[in-house]
Amino acid sequence: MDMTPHFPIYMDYGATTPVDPRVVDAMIPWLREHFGNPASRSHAWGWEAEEAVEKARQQVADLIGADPREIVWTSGATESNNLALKGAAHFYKTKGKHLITVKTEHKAVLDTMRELERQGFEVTYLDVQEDGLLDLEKFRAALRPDTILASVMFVNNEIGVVQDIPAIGAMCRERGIIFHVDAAQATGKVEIDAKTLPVDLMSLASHKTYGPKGIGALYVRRKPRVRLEAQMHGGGHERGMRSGTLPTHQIVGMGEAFRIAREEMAQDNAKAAALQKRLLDGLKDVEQVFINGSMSPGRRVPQNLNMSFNFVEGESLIMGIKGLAVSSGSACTSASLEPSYVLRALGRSDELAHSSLRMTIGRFTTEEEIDYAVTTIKKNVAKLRELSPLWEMYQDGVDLSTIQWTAH
Ligand SMILES: Cc1ncc(COP(=O)(O)O)c(C=O)c1O
Ligand code: FES
Repeated sequence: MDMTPHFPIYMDYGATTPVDPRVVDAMIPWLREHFGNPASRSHAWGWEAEEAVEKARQQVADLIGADPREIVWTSGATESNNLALKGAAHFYKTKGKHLITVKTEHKAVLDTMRELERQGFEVTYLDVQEDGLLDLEKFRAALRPDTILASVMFVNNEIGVVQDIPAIGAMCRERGIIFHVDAAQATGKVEIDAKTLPVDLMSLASHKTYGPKGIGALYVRRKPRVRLEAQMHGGGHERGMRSGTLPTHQIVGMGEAFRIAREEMAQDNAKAAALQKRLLDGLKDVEQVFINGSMSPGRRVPQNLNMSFNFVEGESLIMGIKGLAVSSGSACTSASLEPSYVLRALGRSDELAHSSLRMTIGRFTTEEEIDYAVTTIKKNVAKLRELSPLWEMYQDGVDLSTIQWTAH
């Protein structure tokens, strides 16, 4: 691979990862010569494509300890979340109308839940603790006799915290409540074994784990069997659960990416942990910085560091550090002007939520890149603070929380 630093340095693995070159190589033949439709039963073009799809299904199943028959191909985690939540809610609606989720979920879950509310379901959105983790007792207290489905993400995309999925799943299992987990940010980072994990439905994405975009999967448990109402109707592909011609090259790519993830997870995580420490060590002595989300062992993936630099506007910081491709916790980059709802759910003030930076690293990040990031972030934080009247007041010892700002 070409190892010369590319600018801006990529530290946004949480948004998407680079496609591993081995994955690209595995995909190309399925775009070039082997273009058959895996559903074609009458000739070798179809048979070879079907064989490739089934090999990839096995590879995806292997990473999460599932049976290949429990894997349904989708276009990505957004579709998987939609299929899981709408599919299960609709199928089991005569058992009850109550659903549970968490305020820090990805929009693909939250927005789907809003839609289900419009359709007559009742949804509880649970708060998280200051460290981003669910309070298990609060979760237990929210379960009702008419609860049919709960959805909790494995790894949070903004702050990288790892929820206690085994404990949450056990509570659901005891009461016969279907448990869905959005694992888009978890594959290749945390051990997942569907055989022992009390999870019924699990959303998977390829492009957060060094595979191509536009392909994902939904794990659907067979024992005890979970039923879904299809959301996409047509030729009856994927045992009727998701119609549509399968994109062989994308599927082969996801399969290869998940094969590599399984083999290299320990190595990837060890490397990321060392780099995360290097990044944190470089930044933690900056005055008035706050880490967002738990840093407890096992409760955060090593690929994520999310920090707030008080008295610095996140968007201005991002504009300043042009050599670095990172993401902010503010939402100017998206359609709304609200600061991150995830950071707000941790109880962060608007100011701190606005001053946050999400740095996400991975397989191809180098020490040199981390060192560059530390230097450029420090320099720009200092520069922006020099221009900030609030920073000056803070340095003069003014207690900013007591100031009455005039409304306008
Ligand atoms: C936790 C989580 N869920 C779902 C998604 C949606 O994935 P996709 O955009 O591939 O459908 C993402 C991607 O940002 C994510 O991080
Ligand atoms: S200024 Fe853009 S979201 Fe805060």
